[in-house]
Amino acid sequence: MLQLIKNAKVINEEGQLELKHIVIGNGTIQSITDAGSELPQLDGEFTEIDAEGKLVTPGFIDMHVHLREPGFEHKETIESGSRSAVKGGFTTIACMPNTKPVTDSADTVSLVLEKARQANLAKVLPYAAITVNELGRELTDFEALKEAGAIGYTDDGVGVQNAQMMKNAMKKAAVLGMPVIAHCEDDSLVKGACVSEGKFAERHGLKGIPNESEAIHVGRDILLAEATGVHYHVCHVSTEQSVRLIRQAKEIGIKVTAEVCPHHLVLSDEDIPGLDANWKMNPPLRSPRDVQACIDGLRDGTIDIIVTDHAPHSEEEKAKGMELAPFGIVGFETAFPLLYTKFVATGQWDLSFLVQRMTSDPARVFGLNSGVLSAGAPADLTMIDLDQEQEVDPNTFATKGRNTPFTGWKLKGWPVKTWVDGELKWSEQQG
Ligand SMILES: NC(=O)N[C@@H](CC(=O)O)C(=O)O
Ligand SMILES: [Zn+2]
Ligand SMILES: [Zn+2]
Repeated sequence: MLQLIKNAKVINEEGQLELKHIVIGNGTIQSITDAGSELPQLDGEFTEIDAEGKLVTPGFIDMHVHLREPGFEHKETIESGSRSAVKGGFTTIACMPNTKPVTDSADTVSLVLEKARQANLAKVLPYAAITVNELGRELTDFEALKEAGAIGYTDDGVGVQNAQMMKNAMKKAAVLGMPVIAHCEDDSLVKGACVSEGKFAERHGLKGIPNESEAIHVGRDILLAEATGVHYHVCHVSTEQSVRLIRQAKEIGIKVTAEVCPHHLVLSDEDIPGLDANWKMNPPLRSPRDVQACIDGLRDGTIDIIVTDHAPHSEEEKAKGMELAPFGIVGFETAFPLLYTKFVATGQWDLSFLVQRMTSDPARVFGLNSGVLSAGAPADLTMIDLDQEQEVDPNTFATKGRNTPFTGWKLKGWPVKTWVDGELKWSEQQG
């Protein structure tokens, strides 16, 4: 059946807001017409939703998330994670392979896809591991993993320590036309630290994670990407040095792309209130100077896309404290309101800039057919109430995770409805 979404504010190609009527049906966008003119004439039965001037964007695309299934269902399941995603306005999410078992076999890729099909919420795109069990010793079967539906290779959670191993991975991926996605961290420079080197670590007498532990892998991998011609994508960029290296690599035409997380754009180590593990993630919150470099990198196109790195953990695990708790914070349900409130509502970014980094840019970088509002495109849509102001309350989250540093933050711009392939998957009214 057709659905008419009338009086929706959409961002046009010039980045201006225009009032439109959107018709969706058969999973795709059928038409987008001026709200100034007549309502479109629809044959047969249709449902009607009045957007009343609320913003409608392409559904958000998050290319870096942890859904924890199989193996860590106490933290999240594919069902609970996808529900959290659609509540946050995300319609496509790419999940990391650091599950139990690690997603390093065709069977596990198939299992993830089957669970996602059953959940029937967001579109779930699985990544497969670069090395067996993410141990860095032996490459996985890249061909079989691609065949099973994996969209790229990554050992997210750990860095690939051996340069020759990484080079072999890139060579294979390049032949298959697949990207290599890297968690950049040199273990010899980390040595069991839980926060960044810097003011917070000094004040609390903690060992710190140095910026070089990330950037040294970025630099190494850029050289390996140049040598192999692979599409190399850098995970969760957090340092000034990484931004500099990626900028230089892009200038000379190396096929490198990069992502940044909302928390690395909004928080520095100086904001950490105390030894609370809801502020612990990998990479850690860095200095204000690094935060500014990430913002500048996103602004000038060095960093291509925004991802959440949604990383749920149980309250028991996070209660172990800053040094012992696992790294990671949840992200789906706060990402857009956080960035909208911090950067768009304050006049620093255009709304279209933020929306593109969460929709058309990830689609372009990873070759997806979604991320745009035009007739014929998949009807993956997000409706957002830009005026609605609300405090972040983890007790209302759809994710099983409660691990966020943003509790109590007053934010504007909350998603209120999400459609995937034309089906309404979440609505504020339904809760
Ligand atoms: N980002 C995190 O702090 N944690 C991630 C792992 C990762 O993304 O490296 C996790 O799996 O919990
Ligand atoms: Zn990572
Ligand atoms: Zn991650």
